[in-house]
Amino acid sequence: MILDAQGIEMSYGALKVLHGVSLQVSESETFAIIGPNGAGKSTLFKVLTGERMTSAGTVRYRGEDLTKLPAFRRARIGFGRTFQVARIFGEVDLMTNVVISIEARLRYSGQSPGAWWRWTPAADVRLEAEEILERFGFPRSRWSDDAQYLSHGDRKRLEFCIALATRPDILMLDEPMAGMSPSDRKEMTKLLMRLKAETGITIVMTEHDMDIIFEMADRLMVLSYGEVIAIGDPEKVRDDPTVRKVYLGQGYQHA
Ligand SMILES: Nc1ncnc2c1ncn2[C@@H]1O[C@H](COP(=O)(O)OP(=O)(O)OP(=O)(O)O)[C@@H](O)[C@H]1O
Repeated sequence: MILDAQGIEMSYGALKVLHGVSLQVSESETFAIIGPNGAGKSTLFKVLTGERMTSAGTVRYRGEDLTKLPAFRRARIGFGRTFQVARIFGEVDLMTNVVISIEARLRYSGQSPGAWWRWTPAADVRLEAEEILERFGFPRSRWSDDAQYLSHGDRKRLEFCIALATRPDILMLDEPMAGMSPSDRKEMTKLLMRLKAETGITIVMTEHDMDIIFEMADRLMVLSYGEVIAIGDPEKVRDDPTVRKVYLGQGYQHA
């Protein structure tokens, strides 16, 4: 078990949005959290990643209690996070964005990323950054492009590169393909599935596009009004009468 959340409760003022939500994610699993708009998916995500603190319940990562640990401390122990809105350094080029992330990882793990006054990354750091950029479809000719001029889809891809440079054991993806064109979505789905096959990384994701969910997820959890109404493999969840009722009228395409 890599991630184990039990009895998560969360309120915004008087509005209670999570009512005792529990979930368990196994190593190398792709686990999707779905549900209608306002069901509490993003809020649950924030609790899992440490952006918000739960008012009750526990979050454990490989047995370690993270419940009160803020997001940046979780990132150091193997949590990778990409955000709905890409957080990249717009003023510098693609290569530098990835290099910064690798150097931060090395610094946290007590390794020296090289002398800061030299302004050029160590050869192995640069090589690693090149591999990541190539893996996510940025050819050499684009490495020195300014990040601020990227298209939305490319920003998202760079965001993945930055997250992967931290060498996470678990990737937390909150609507990773939101706002992407259908062809970018297809390409990103392929990239993520390849990444998973090659590295065995665990993925926890929310996503509105059911085609992507059914292609990628090993298991799904359905939230409705902050409660878990179904959990299991995609076929079982798709055929669940309660889930069908919740999605009635919305269709499975856009949950
Ligand atoms: N910062 C906030 N302050 C007050 N209420 C909030 C806040 N964020 C979310 N909510 C409310 O909490 C509930 C759950 O919201 P949340 O964003 O977690 O749902 P969601 O399932 O991710 O929705 P969507 O699919 O639209 O992204 C909603 O009723 C929402 O209006």
